[in-house]
Amino acid sequence: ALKLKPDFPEAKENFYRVANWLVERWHFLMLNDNGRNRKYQLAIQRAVQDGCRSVLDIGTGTGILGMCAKKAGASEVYACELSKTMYELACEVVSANGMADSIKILHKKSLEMEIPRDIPNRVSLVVTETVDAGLLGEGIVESLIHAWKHLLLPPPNAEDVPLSSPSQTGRVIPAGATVFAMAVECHEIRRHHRLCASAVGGLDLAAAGHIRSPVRCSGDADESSEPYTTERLSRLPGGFTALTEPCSVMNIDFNNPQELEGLCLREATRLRVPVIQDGDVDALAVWFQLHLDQENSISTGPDEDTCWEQAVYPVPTHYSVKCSDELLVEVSCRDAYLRVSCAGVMSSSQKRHISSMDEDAEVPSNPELELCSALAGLQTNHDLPAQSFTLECSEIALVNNTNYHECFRKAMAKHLSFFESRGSEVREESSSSSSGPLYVLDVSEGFSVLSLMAARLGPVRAYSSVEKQQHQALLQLLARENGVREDALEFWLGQVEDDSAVLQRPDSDKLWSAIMLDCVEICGLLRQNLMEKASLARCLLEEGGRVFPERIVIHGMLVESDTLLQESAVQGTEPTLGFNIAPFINQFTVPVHVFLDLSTLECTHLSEPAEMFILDLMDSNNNYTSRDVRVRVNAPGRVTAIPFWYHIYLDSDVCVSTFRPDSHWKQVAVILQRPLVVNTGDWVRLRVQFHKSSISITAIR
Ligand SMILES: CCc1ccncc1CNCCCCSC[C@H]1O[C@@H](n2ccc3c(N)ncnc32)[C@H](O)[C@@H]1O
Repeated sequence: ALKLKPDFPEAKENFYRVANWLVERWHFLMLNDNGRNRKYQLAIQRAVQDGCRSVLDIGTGTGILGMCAKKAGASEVYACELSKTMYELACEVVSANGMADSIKILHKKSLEMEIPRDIPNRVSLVVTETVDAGLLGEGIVESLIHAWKHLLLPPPNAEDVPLSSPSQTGRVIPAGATVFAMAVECHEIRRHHRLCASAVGGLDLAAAGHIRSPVRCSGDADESSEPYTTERLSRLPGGFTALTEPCSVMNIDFNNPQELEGLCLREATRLRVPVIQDGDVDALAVWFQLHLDQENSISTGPDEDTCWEQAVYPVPTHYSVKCSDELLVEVSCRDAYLRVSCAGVMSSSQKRHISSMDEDAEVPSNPELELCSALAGLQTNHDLPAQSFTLECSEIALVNNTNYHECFRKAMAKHLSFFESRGSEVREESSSSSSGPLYVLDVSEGFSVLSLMAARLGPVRAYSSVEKQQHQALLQLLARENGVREDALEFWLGQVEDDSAVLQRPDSDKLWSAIMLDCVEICGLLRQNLMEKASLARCLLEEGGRVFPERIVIHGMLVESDTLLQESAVQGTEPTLGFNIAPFINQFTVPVHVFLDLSTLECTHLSEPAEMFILDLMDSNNNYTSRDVRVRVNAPGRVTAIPFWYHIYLDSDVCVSTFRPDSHWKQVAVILQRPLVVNTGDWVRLRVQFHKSSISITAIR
């Protein structure tokens, strides 16, 4: 559609959502990481010079590693790629670089490849980078076990193969990986995985018992849980404190088929890691070194200036540690995912107790016995309370956002009390005896306690659109613990026939006194159809009723950020080893970068924040679709992006900003296709357009 009509807004907006989904953002980061590309190139060149003539690139992506092999002189190069989009892209790239007839690309998962159907003979080199921040998350172990069995020549030291030259034996790049783990204290991680607030908006949350995120290592695999999440530790707001040294927790040799087979069967290993700093353990951070060959390694560690994220294993319950304690870390590869967890803390006194034991034992104490007794004495009073609730990370960050709830409570209390007092006059005139309850509807997405807060603020019948049974149970538990009568809180979706029409009258003869809308997605974009929902909600309000929020003001500023450029497009052919890849992968560049943490983004501010746009949710006549804004430059540089965020006005003077340290929202940024060179004192004219809930900002030259 875009090719046919490039400025067709619906197609444009959908394309951007689809493009983000089709091509993962890390393709840009990876291709721009010249260091990574050069190290792979060196390793491949060395292997081919060693005699590897036939090469298979597993997970070729854009085809860059396959092209390295060809250029290094390999006689046969094959590549496979399971994503259709990337497969088609790789075909375009390889032919644009004149290698269409010398690299055979298959749209296949490597596990489905067979000889001789897909490749004529076994190859002497497999090159791959099918790894994620947790190393094994893209299935590299399974892929290599299959490759050693079906696609690769036998490894050099295989007993049944007489000593032979590299061209008769198989090898893998990367040759192996070393995994590191480090315990960290980090509030930003904690507030996304554990309840940190004891009360919000006047509600006592202690009753909620144990709230946890879907990220956990324990529990059976079939739960909808994932073992780890990923974070760029060097970019976390508020930073982190290392509580232990990084310690190597696992070594994997990708050139040893037997070891790979045994990896997932291997018992969990336990390590005692010395604590170097007092603090509270919030998570174990995990990264790795990818040993491409004997000389070259790529690290994904937090102190590297590389662009990689680390794997984060949140610790489900509270561990306080002191210097000289030892943290018991458990490492395993259950169901092909790397799992790292805290098994307990051994305090120095317990350690002394254990070490005192082996004084009188002549023979060295049995390490197993020692460890078992240590485990027995551990402070493992971490059994989870009976009732525990799983909320999304963003829902936990929302519940922990005390400012957001305090603002809502203030605005709602003002409205309901005003309403009630005014209501009673109106009702006196109409001499209807019972002032009757005020109907309040909360249509937030996901878990929300706003309806419960409303129910405590007056004679209110509160309706919540919370859908999940578990969330409803949590809300009811909180209602009971906070003295809200059962009949004051109802679940709205149960009332409406099709939950697509969640905005309906409460009753045939009733209208709402207040409706709470959910306007901003966690990623920082405005929710789709926001204005349509607002105008529908307004029709369902009784006289004097209100929609919350009433207004959204968009603020933005001019910045120069090379980091944002690196994450949004491949810059030229230089980083990609001279291969012409940029024009092909950059078709998937999207002009709006979401899930941004603006507070820690490396960037130079070239202007003050400026008001960009106003959305009036109480009166759609006030809304224009385009606005030109002039922004004064206060530092010289190149404007490469325009980050923006929202001031959400719950009423004329209570406002919640989506750009605050405790905000559960992230920010977004428009990336300028062509950077704008500016000098202090310049005025930059921006055209801000609002169409179907999507904001576009262009610089008018
Ligand atoms: C220092 C590396 C690093 C560290 C931390 N974070 C990120 C990175 C960067 N690497 C990310 C690559 C991750 C995606 S893998 C790359 C491409 O390969 C494809 N695939 C995956 C498995 C597979 C298979 N068995 N058969 C065929 N194709 C396969 C995927 O469809 C994808 O397009």
